[in-house]
Amino acid sequence: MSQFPPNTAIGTYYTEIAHKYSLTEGGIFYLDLWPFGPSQMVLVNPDAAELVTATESYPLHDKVRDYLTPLLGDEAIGASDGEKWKVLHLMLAPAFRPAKTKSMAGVIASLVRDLLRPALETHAESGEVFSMEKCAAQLVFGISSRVILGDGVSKAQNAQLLADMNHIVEYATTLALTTATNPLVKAGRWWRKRNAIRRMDSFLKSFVQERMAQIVRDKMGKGTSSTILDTILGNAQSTQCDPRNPASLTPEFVRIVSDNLKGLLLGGYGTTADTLCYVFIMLAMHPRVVHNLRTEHDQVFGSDPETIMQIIQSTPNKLNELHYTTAVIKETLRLFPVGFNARKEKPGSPTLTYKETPYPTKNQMIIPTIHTIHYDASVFPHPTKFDPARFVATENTKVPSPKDWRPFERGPRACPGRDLAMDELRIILLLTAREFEFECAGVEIESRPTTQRAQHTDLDLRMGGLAFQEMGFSAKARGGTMMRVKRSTLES
Ligand code: HEM
Repeated sequence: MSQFPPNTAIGTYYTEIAHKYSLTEGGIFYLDLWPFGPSQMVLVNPDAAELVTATESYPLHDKVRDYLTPLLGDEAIGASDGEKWKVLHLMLAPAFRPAKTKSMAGVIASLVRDLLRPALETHAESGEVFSMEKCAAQLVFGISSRVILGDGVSKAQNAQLLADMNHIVEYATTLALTTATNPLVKAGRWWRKRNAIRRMDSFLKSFVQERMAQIVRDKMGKGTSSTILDTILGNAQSTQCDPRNPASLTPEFVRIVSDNLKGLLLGGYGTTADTLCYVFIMLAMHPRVVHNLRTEHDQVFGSDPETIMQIIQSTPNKLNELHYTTAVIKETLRLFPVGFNARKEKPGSPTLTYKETPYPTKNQMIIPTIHTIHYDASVFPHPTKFDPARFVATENTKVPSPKDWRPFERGPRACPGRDLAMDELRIILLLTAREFEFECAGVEIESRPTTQRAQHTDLDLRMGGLAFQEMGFSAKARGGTMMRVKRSTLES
């Protein structure tokens, strides 16, 4: 533990254990944590991870459900399983179809222009150190709210939603921490979270009902709007309304939708904002990568910000031509995957057969370890090298297999918001990388001898504590991601 800064994210520990005891080759190992936690079956090979996620989808572990349900509600997809999960998946999946996601690109670009660029300009002018975590959170929450709920949320309501979301995240983080928290502090956070959830539930329920009334009043058809809520409600019109009063939704359905809106706001916020922080950190440390990014942006979209905005609005599919930009995001998510999931044994099947060997699954927390797979040299050669080119296909390079890169996990339960998150990040880079240059502040490079350092990485020699993600609702960059930004010297 002493190799790591406080509250290092759990995935890092599995990776360190796997490296220290040479466990990656075996593909699966067990950790007995009694009496502190459930016994764990750790899957450190992509083929082993596929068995419980893609080949079959094993049930969520009870601990995950018990952790998420009080935060998201009983009806949220992330905390559901079995038949209930299937119904929720059918309800949400149409809202995340690629065409729907791409139709939001113009709106996302406008929000980046209106929320992020002015903030970066102000910080560039002052030259002061600022928290990129806060900056990214404001932006990503603004995008999530707009994409999920639409433009009917006022500025004040958005500010309240963001404050409430932060109370929920703060409490969720306390539960996940590896160091003890003062019980009084914990109680205070619990109280704030409780009030935040009540406020959000009440707001979202009214919002859903009012929006449905408006859709019925304006006779909006299924495909008219691309917000996630409108897609859900458009599809629900025929099944969930009283035909004599088309604007009436059953209270049960309103609760299902509002729990899932909360889940989406929470699921899409920290994960994407934390990834954005790491993308900017990696750009700050790799000027050559910034140069390549700018070259690609110039080639595909040109260099004039107004023209770029127009192209995003008129031809959002052009974002798919940003191969290097996509590779930068993928490589960042490889080194710093923010998500985590845990499954349990499949009913009636007490073993998992991997490479013809049956492994017992009874009473195990089954963990496909994204972080450990991403740091395995046999899967990703020179794993601690930040090398976006490994994701760009050329005549001589083979890109990693989809089962090896798994920040959004795989199979039916893979993150439904993955395309949206990737588009958000592409657009943000397209609208900032040319004009701004980032610098990390306060990084203390690791100087202890090798024997006292972590074995699975040498990134700490370049990034200090930033090499080790911090435990939060998702695994995030440590210390608020303190940075400086300046205007690029390039002509735009
Ligand atoms: C970089 C950004 C993101 C990352 C790395 C990420 C990662 C993940 C991971 C690892 C899972 C768990 C999959 C599993 O249990 O097998 C997940 C689930 C989920 N994510 Fe994301 N996510 C991101 C952004 C988003 C966004 C933008 C949204 C929605 C707006 C979203 C909504 C969800 C939902 C609803 C689930 C639960 C799916 C289910 O249980 O079927 N995520 N995500």
